Amino acid sequence: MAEPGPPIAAADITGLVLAGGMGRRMGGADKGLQLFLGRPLAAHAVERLAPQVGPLLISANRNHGEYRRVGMQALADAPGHRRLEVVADALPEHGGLPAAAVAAPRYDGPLAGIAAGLAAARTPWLACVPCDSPLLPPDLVARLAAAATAHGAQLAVARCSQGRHPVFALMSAAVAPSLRAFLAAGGRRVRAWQDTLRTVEVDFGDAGHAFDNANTAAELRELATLAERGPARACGPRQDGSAPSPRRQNTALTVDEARAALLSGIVPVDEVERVPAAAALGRILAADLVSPIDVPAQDNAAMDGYALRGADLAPGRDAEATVIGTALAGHPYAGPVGPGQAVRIMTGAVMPDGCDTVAAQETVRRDGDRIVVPADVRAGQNRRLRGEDLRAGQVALRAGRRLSPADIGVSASLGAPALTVRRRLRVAVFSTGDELLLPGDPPRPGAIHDSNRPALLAALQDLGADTIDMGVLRDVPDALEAALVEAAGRADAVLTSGGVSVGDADFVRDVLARRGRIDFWKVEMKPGRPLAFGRLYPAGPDRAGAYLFGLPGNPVAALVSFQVMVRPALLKLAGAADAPPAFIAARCTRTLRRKPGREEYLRAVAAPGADGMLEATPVAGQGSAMLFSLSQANCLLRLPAGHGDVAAGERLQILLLDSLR
Ligand SMILES: Nc1nc2c(c(=O)[nH]1)N[C@H]1C(S)=C(S)[C@@H](COP(=O)(O)OP(=O)(O)OC[C@H]3O[C@@H](n4cnc5c(N)ncnc54)[C@H](O)[C@@H]3O)O[C@H]1N2
Ligand code: MOO
Ligand SMILES: [Mg+2]
Repeated sequence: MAEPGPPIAAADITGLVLAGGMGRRMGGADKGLQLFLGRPLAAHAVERLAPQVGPLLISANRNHGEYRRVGMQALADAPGHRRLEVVADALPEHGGLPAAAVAAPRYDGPLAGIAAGLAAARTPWLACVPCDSPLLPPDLVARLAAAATAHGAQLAVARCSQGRHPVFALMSAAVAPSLRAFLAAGGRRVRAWQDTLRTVEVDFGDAGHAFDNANTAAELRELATLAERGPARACGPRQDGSAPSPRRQNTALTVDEARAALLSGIVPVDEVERVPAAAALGRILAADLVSPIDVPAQDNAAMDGYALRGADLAPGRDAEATVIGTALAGHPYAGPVGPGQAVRIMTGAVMPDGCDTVAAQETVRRDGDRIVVPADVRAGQNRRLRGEDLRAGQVALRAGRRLSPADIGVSASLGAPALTVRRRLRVAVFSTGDELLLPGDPPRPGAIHDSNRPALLAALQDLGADTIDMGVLRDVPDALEAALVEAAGRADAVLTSGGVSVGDADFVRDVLARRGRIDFWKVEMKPGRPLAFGRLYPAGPDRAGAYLFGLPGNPVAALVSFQVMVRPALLKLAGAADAPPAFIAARCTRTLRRKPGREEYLRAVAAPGADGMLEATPVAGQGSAMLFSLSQANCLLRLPAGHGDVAAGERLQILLLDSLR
C-alpha cells in the first residue's frame, strides 16, 4: 500500500455531474432533464453534490444552456457564490471545451465525460457522480476523500453490497494523461481504466437506494415513490434529513407559496448591455454605480443672497459688511474674503474662500456696497456642503434597481454617460381558444373578441419587456405544438391564457407535457385559481428554452394572476432585486358579506379619506370575466384567505394598479 496522502479539503475537489447519456431506454430523452419529484434529475445531483465539493461541472452532450440554467437554479439558494460550468461530454479531442464549441451531440460514454471534467477542472481532485442517481449519499465525497488520503490512492470509488459503482468516484487530477491515453487506445470501459490506477474501493455497506439510478421512466417513478416514502427507506437523505419537496400536479398552494415557488424556479438572464443614461428608464441596472465624485463637488450657496464669514456674526446683534464682489453659479468669486467683507452670491455658486454662511437676500438691507445682516442669521446657514448628497466611492445606485426617473437624474449628476443594464426580456404571448375573434373577423355564434392577449402585451410593455405577439392559436394540437416550439426558441418567457383549468382543452396540457416540463397548480386565489408554470423546449440543442406561464382564461383572472404572480417572476427573470408586490394599508369603505375561502382580490377604487388614510371602495361587477370593472378600478383590495365578512372601516391591504387617479 502507498503512503497516506495529505487530507483533501472540499474546496480542492471539483464536483462533476455526468449528464451525457443517450437516454436510450427513455426514448432518447435527455435523462438529466427528466423530472424527479418535480425537478430535473440533474438538479438533484447538483444539489446533493454541491455541499460536498468546491466548484461544479456538468458534462452534457446536448441542451447545454438548459443544464447551465438547471445547475444555477439548484445552486441559487446555496450560500456563497459558486462556479458552475457546463462542458461538452466528448472525447478529449473535443472534451473540456466550452459547451458551445462542440457542434453536434456525441455519445462517447462516461469516460469521455470524465475526461472532459478533468480537462476543465482547476482543482487537484475531481469527484464524479451520474446525473440519474438523485439519492446519492450526502457523505459520499468525504468518505471517498478520507479513503484516498489513508491509502495514498489516485482514485477512490464507491461500492456497496451489490458491487462497485464505478462512476461514483474521486480521482486525482493527475490521472488525466492516463485517461487520455486509455481513450486514445480505444478503451471505453470505466472499470478497465480504473484497474490501471492505484485504486481504493470504499464500502458504503447496505446503502439502500442511495446508488439507485433510473434508466426508464418506470424506474424513475419507482425511485420517486421510494424517496417520497421518506429518508428512512431511501438512503442518502438531504443533509437536513428531509426529502426534496415534491411539486405534484394540481397541488393547492396559497398565494404566497405559489409566488415563492415561482420565484425560486427563476434564474435571471445574465446578458448585459450599455445604454445611454437617457434611454435607461425602466431598465434593470446590472452593476452597482459607484459615485466617482463628491456631490456637490464643492460647498455652495443654497439661497440667493450674501456670502459671509460666520465669525463676523455676533449673537443678538445685527452685523454689517462691505460687498466686495459677486459669485454666480458657474462663475465663482476668485479672491479671498476678509473680516467685515461679503460677496453677493446666487444659489448654486461656489462659496468664496473664507465664507461659510449665506444670508438670504430678502432678509438683508443693502445701501450701496454696505449690507446689514439681521441678528438671527446663524453661522453655517444656507450653505450646502461638499459631498452631502453623495461621497466619492459611495454606491449611488445598486445593481438590480429598476431605473426610475430620479435614478436617471442621479446617474447623470455623476456624469455617467452610459449605464450597464440587463438586456430586455423577450416575452411571447398567445391566446388559445376556438371562440376567439381577431379584429376584423366576421362575427360567429358563440365567438368573443380576444382581450387577454392585447391586455397581457400591454402589461408586458409596461414592464419594459420586448414582446412577441404570437396571435391566437386555434385548438389544433399540431399547430399549437409548432408555435410553442418556435416561441421557446425566441423568447425568455411565454405567456398563454386559457386552457389551464379542468375543462375541454386538455390537449393544451398534452402538448405542454410533450414540449416541456409544466406543473399545473391550483392557487388559493380568487380570481386566478388555475396556473401553469414550467419550461418549454425549442427544437435544437444549445437553446435554453423559455419559462412558460399559463394564465387562466377568464380575462380578470389572467390579469390579476399576471399582477400578483407573473410580474414578480418576470422582474426576477429580468435581473431585478427582490420585487414583491407592494401592498399598502387601506380601509374598506363597505360592509362585505363573504364566506371564508380563497384569498380574494377585489377590484376597487382607492382614494384618501377625510383623515388622509387611503380608503378602498369595491367596484360593481366582480365576476372574473367582467373586465370593464377592472378598468374602472385603480387597485386590488386583498381579502386574506379564510377571512369572513368585512366590516365597513376595516383595515385591509391594497395593491395599487396605477398611480392614484
Ligand atoms: N369545473 C371547473 N370549472 C372551472 C374551474 C374549476 O376549478 N372547475 N375553474 C374556473 C376558473 S377559476 C377559471 S379562471 C377558468 C379558467 O379556465 P381556463 O384557463 O381553462 O380557460 P378557458 O376554459 O380556455 O377559458 C375560460 C374563459 O375565459 C375566456 N377566454 C379565454 N381566452 C380568452 C381571451 N384570450 N380573451 C378573452 N376571453 C378569453 C373563455 O372564452 C372562457 O369564457 O375556469 C373555470 N372553470
Ligand atoms: O381564476 Mo377564476 O377567475 O377564480 O374565475
Ligand atoms: Mg378554452
